[in-house]
Amino acid sequence: MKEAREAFRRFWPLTRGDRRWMLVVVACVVVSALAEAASVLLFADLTDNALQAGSLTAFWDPAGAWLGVAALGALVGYLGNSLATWTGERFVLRLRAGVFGHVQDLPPHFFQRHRRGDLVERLTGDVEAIEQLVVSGVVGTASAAFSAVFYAAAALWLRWDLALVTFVLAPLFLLAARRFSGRIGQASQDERVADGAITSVVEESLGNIVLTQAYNRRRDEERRLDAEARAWMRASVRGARLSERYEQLVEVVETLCVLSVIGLGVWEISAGRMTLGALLAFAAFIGYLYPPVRSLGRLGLTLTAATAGAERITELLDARPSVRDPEVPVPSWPVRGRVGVHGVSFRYPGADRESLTDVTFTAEPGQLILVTGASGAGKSTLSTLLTRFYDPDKGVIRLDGVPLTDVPLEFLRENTALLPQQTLVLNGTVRENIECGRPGATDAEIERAARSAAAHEFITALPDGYATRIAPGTAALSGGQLQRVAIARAMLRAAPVLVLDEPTAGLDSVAARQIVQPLRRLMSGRTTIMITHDLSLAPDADRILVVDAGRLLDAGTHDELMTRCGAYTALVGPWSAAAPPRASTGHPAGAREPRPDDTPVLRR
Ligand SMILES: Nc1ncnc2c1ncn2[C@@H]1O[C@H](COP(=O)(O)OP(=O)(O)OP(=O)(O)O)[C@@H](O)[C@H]1O
Repeated sequence: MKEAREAFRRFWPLTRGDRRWMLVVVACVVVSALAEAASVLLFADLTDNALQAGSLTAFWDPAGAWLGVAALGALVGYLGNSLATWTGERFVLRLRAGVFGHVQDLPPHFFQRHRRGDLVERLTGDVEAIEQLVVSGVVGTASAAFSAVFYAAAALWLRWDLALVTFVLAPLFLLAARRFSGRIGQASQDERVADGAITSVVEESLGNIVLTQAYNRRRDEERRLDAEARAWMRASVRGARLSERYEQLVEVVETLCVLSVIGLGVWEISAGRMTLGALLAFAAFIGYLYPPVRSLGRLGLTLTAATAGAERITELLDARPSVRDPEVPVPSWPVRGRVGVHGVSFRYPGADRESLTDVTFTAEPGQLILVTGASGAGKSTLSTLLTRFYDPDKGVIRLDGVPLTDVPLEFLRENTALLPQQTLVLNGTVRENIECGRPGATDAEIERAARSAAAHEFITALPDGYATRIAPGTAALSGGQLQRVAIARAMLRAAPVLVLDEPTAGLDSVAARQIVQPLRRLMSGRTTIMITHDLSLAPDADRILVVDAGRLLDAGTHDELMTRCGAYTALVGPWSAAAPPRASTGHPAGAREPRPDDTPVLRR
């Protein structure tokens, strides 16, 4: 139970603000118990004075009082139960929001190491399990403890000798609970893990449906789901069997207690030491005593199950974001877009070697810097450092001379637009997808950005125009169209620094060519760091960085590199013959127009 205590200590502070409501719930339980006790005594009165004596006059007063007490009990019970649910759900709401907020700050490698379905399970089932530990657990235990003591006291007050005899059997409940709690807890944890695994398999399979169908993987996917579903079934059946065994055992113990009361009662009545009404009242108090004693017995089971959930949430909360907002942030300034990378080395958490080693370069405002190199050289890693998904282990990156670690994250990301390889789509309308570049933008601004990104035409041709709904994995728009929506989004953001990671990757040459002009307009006047294998743009770049195995092998203009860098000429390959002499300033004069047989051609 040490784990339960720790979990409780960790999550209890979240009940701040709701504790008085929890007290009100317990108060409602107290009033309900008093009402129940009054009903029992009125019932005894009715039995002895009205029923046994056959007197109608002795009926009305206790009957009226009983009705009044029952109405009060019902009202208080309703209030207490509604309030308990409301308080519990508020806790779940707050905890889920807190955990979700934390998870959103976690670094990319965290999401690569955890399956999405498992995270979904933690944010749903496990969050609710903690509520069972903290809110329902506390309220339930306080209420059950009070009820147990209260009804025990009532039974003692009626007949202390009979009560003591029945209490002797009480430890049997606790013994039964102790015997089962560990195994039920383990089954419930296995069930949760299997639940997460099922969600993961379903999500991965449906997300990869093209691979599944194209490569006839249907049976493999079904086998995967079957394996996880069977694990879930085993855990669920084991849990249900154990709970059922526990419940049935408790039923038998209860029957034993009831029979002892009746046996003793018959003895007492036959000896004239007890009325029938008193016996029934006594039996009722003992009957009311069982549910709270049972729920106290089950407390161990609830705690074990809830602790399993709490451990999985704690693991999420203990994962640390890789970057933090500076403690003393620099005030915002009008960013010009000078990017300086100085002696930067970086190793991914848990990786055994550096992905970037001692990289240094500078991009002046408005320049186009191309980053090229073989696959796995570290190019995309550079983009994650420039947009501060990670901080370098050594060296520093500066924006207008200010280290990124001193710049508030929100301000940095407002001023550094990322266009990643994979087009990111929000579940919403086309308009909302563009607007997220600058929330609150007007329709006119959105349309201007879409026109500039050569997206307006095809958007207005959609059935609902800008109100057409799209979602991740949408089929409503082609890859090239989605990329133009992403460009419109970046246009609207109007950030002075652009980081483009293979903007034409995955597009065919026609689609790639359709985004050439929009990209040129987007890059114009902005510092652009473009990661690309497509070296058709090389002659126009202000500088090209050649990265190899995490190191900056060489940096220079296309012409300089062609004369001195063997690795670069190898990368240029077929382009070397076709590439024209470099345009003098890195701008389009003399630049070759794309030809139909070209691979993607990007030029400013
Ligand atoms: N999350 C990660 N954890 C550990 N290592 C990683 C991670 N991401 C990338 N790496 C490693 O870092 C190195 C550089 O990867 P990176 O993605 O930056 O290469 P790249 O040059 O962009 O490749 P490509 O052109 O194929 O996209 C590779 O060896 C890769 O295996």
